[in-house]
Amino acid sequence: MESDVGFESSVWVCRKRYRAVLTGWHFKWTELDKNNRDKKTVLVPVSEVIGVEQGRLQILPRKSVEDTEKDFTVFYVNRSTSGGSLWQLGRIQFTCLSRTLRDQWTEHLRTALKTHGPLRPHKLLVFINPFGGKKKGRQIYHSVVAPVFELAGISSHVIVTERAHQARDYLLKKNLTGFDGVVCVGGDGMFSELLHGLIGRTQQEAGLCENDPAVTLQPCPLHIGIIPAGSTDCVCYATVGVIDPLTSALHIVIGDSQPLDVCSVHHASAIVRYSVSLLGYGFYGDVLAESEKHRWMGPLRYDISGSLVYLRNRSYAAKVEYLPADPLLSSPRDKTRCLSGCRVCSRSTERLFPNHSDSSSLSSSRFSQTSTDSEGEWVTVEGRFRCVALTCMSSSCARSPLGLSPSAHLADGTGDLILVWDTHPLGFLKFLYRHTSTEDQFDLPFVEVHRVKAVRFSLPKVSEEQKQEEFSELRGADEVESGYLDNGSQQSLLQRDTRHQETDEQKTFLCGLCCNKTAASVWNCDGEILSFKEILCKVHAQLVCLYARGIEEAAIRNCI
Ligand SMILES: CCCCCCCCCCCCC/C=C/[C@@H](O)[C@H](COP(=O)(O)O)NC(=O)CCCCC
Ligand SMILES: Nc1ncnc2c1ncn2[C@@H]1O[C@H](COP(=O)(O)OP(=O)(O)O)[C@@H](O)[C@H]1O
Ligand SMILES: [Ca+2]
Repeated sequence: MESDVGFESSVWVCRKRYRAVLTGWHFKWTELDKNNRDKKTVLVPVSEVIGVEQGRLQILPRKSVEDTEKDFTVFYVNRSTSGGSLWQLGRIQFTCLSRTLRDQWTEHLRTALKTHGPLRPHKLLVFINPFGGKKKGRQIYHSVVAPVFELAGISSHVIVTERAHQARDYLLKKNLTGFDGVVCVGGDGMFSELLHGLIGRTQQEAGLCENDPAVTLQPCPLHIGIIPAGSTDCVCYATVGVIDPLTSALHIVIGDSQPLDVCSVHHASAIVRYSVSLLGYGFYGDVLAESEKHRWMGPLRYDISGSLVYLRNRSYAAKVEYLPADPLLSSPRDKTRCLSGCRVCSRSTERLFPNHSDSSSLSSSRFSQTSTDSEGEWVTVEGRFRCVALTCMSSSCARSPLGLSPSAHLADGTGDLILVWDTHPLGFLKFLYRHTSTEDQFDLPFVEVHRVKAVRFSLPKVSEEQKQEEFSELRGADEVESGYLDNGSQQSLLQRDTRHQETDEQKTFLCGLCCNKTAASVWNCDGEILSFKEILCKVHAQLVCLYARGIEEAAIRNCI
C-alpha cells in the first residue's frame, strides 16, 4: 500500500505474518500475533540498508540463490548483540502475497537507497597488499569484502601490489576519473601509501607546494576505505572501533564519512612524510627499527622488538618546540573521548571551515579552509627523553585499546604531543603498561602531554668538551653498539689508523652513533622509519576523509 510517507504491506517471514513499513528514513518490520497485535519490531535506517534482491539470496559465507516468485531479500547493517562497534550483515527474507507486490517492494526500497545514500560509492579502486599482517589480504578481500561490494552494486578495480609504494605511485600518476574512493586491504603502512598518493595528487592538481608548512593544503576529494589486514591496524581501530573486515566493508558500502587530521613532516624546507597516527622518536623509533629485522614474524615482531628495546634502557637528548592549541577548546587530559558525532570535532569544523554547512558529511571537496587562527607563542623544552610522540588521533589499537592519547580527536585540527622524560626503567615500564589498561598514562611525574598545532624537533647542540669526552670514551670502547649502521659501515668507520686525526664532523657522527649520552634515535612515522634529526611538523585539519564514522559509543540496537 502506497502512502505519502512511504509504502507498507503485510509480508511473511518463515510463515509468520509481519507488517513491513518503509517511511522516508526507515524500513521496519513488525511481527503480528493472531489478533493482529504488534509483537517485536526491527527498525533499520534506510541509510543502513545494504541491498535488496528478488528471490531468496545468501551471500556469506557462501553465495546461494533461489529465484522464487514472491520473495525478496533485504540485507542491512546489524549491530552485534555483544555491543561494541562490530557490525554484521543482517539478512531477512520476505514473502509477499503476489509477484506484483514483491516487485513494488524491491523498487521502493531501491529508490529509497538512492535517495538516502548520496555518498555511497559506485566505483572503487582497491589495493591489496598480499604480504601485510598475516598475509591474508587476498583471502579477506575475496571471501568477505568482494561479495558485499557486489551486493551493493559497487564495481571495483582491484590491484594486488607487487612492490612497496606501488599504490602510492598509482595514485600519483594514473587516471582516477570515475572512482569515488580508494580502498586498501592491509595495515597502517598500506593506508599510509594511499594517504601519500592522494594528498600528493590533490596538491599537484591544485598547484600547491607541499614543502611549505605554512600553505593550507587542499583536502582530498576521494574517500579512503581501510579493510584491516595488517599488523597494528591502528587507523582502522581508532576510526571504526574494531578490527573486522566485514564491519569496515559495510562502512564503505553505506558511504560513511569521517574526516581525519593529518600531520605534515618537513625537513630542510622539504616535505618528507605525512602522518596520522604515530610520529614517535626514541622508544617507538627503536622498536620499529628493531622490528624490521623480524618482519617474518608478522604482527608478533612488535612484541618481541618492544621487549628487546625496553631492555636496552635508552634515553635520548632532544630539543622540542611546540605551538599549543587553544586550551579553551579541549585538552588531552579532559577525559573525553572522540566518538561518532564528536562535538569537539563538529565545533572545530564550524570554526575552521565557516562556509561549511552540513557537519554530517564532511567531504573535503565541498569546502575550503579559511583559517583565522593567530599562530600563538612557541614553547621550548630541552632534555633527555625516553620517547617523544605526536599523534593526530587517539591511535588506539588492540595493543592499547584507549590509545597513545585517549582524549585526542580525529578531526579537530590538533595533535597531542607526548613527552616522556628520562626515568628509571620501572617508571617507564609503568608508563608503557598503562597503555594496555584504563589507567591514565599521563598521570606520571615524568610524562607531559600538550595539545598542539605544530612541533619543531632537533638535537641539542653538543659542547666541544662533551664531544671530546665522549669521543675519548669511544676510543677506549671495545664494542660499538648501534642499531642503525650495518656492521660493514661501523667497521670501516672504526677500523681507522688511531693516529689519524678525525674531523669535527666525524667525531660528532661517531659520538652520535656510539655513545649513550649523545646517541640519536630514528622516527617511527606511521610504521615507516625516518632518520632526520631535525623536523618540523604541522597539523592540517581534516585533510582526508575515511569511509568510517568514528567509534560508536554504545551499540544502537535494531530491535525495539
Ligand atoms: C608492557 C606493555 C607494552 C605496551 C606498549 C603500548 C604502546 C602501544 C602504542 C601503540 C601505538 C600504535 C600506533 C600505530 C603505529 C603504526 O603505524 C605502526 C605500523 O603499523 P603496521 O603498518 O600495521 O605494521 N605500528 C607500530 O609502530 C607498532 C608500535 C608498537 C610499539 C610497542
Ligand atoms: N607487494 C608488496 N611487497 C612488499 N611490500 C609491500 C607490498 N605492498 C605493499 N608493501 C609495503 O609493505 C608495508 C607494510 O604493509 P602493511 O599492509 O602496512 O602491513 P603490516 O601492517 O604488516 O606492516 C607497507 O609500508 C607497504 O609499502
Ligand atoms: Ca586531531
